[in-house]
Amino acid sequence: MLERIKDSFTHSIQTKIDASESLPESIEKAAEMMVQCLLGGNKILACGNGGSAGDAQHFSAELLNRYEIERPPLPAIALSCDTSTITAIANDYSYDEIFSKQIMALGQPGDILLAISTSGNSGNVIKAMEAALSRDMTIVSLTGKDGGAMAGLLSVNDVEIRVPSNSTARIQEVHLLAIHCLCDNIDRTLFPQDEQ
Ligand SMILES: O=C(CO)[C@@H](O)[C@H](O)[C@H](O)[C@H](O)COP(=O)(O)O
Ligand SMILES: [Zn+2]
Repeated sequence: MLERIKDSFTHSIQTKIDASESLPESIEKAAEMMVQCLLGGNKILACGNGGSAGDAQHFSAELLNRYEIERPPLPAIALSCDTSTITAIANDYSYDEIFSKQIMALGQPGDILLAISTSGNSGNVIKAMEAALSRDMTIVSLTGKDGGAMAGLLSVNDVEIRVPSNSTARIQEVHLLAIHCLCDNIDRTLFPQDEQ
């Protein structure tokens, strides 16, 4: 078991090294999009399943509360939080619509959808992207593997952050780092500090 634990650390570190080569430009572009969105008075909606639902909530908590510096709250909503709404939609319609129906109600033109899926193939995240596009929102996707069906829904207005790995766990570990990089870039751009 000790060897398995050490292997997990080694694979996680190597995935982060690989991602440090391929992801910084897309993370920077996504952060710039988010800054423009927030400056325009818009908001960021985030969604995902399982561990990625946790990531969506982690992101919205950093914006709504704070990341590393003192600054005013910023508008973000994780769509995985309202169990009454989610169970009603899943029960009356389908699980695939739990995010898209919320987006049709809450999404405004100029808002951003942060769509998180390691496979890029979760039906409810795909429907969320379709709903966001129909509301004239833009999309930042956090994916992995081959990008899945989500990759095919993105246009030049959107940003794909695809982790170069086939392991769900390793991809999620890089997603959290990418989320922290997004928060850092947003904060440092909107609220420049004396010592950076
Ligand atoms: O956290 C984990 C695995 O590490 C799981 O909860 C995982 O997020 C779930 O199986 C998700 O349903 C996977 O969905 P996705 O990443 O393919 O969209
Ligand atoms: Zn997990």
